[in-house]
Amino acid sequence: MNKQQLIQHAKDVREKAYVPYSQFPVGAAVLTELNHIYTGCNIENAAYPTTCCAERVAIFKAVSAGETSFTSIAVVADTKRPVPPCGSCRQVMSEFFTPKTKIHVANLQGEVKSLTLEQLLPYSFSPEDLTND
Ligand SMILES: O=c1ccn([C@H]2C[C@H](O)[C@@H](CO)O2)c(=O)[nH]1
Ligand SMILES: [Zn+2]
Repeated sequence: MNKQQLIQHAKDVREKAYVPYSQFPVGAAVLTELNHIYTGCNIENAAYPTTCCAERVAIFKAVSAGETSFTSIAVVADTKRPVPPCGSCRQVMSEFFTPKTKIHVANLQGEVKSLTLEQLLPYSFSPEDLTND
């Protein structure tokens, strides 16, 4: 599974986005260490803050299938620059991603930016901070 293939999965699931309020469809696909792919689209709600981003849907689908080790994620939207994940998704990523997990963000023009979580969310609150030993 290469970067472009994962991006294609994110593009495909973007078609399923439920976005009656923003009209801004986003697709995401995660690749796990077991080499499985889980996809997610954004799902909005009339109570706007209840909305869940594509990234979190994909990550939560993997976790609920018993997989918490992630190799990479691809995120696709129709944006001028490759779509930056929101703060809430960055925090969820910090729960599961390692410093090596690749975060590929892309737009429909085919521009791709590959990042790490450290670049997106430095000095983040992590599970290790819940204990002081
Ligand atoms: O990285 C992002 C940024 C935004 N959204 C969603 C949330 C909302 O449904 C819409 C507009 O913010 O896009 C995502 O799914 N991922
Ligand atoms: Zn988000």
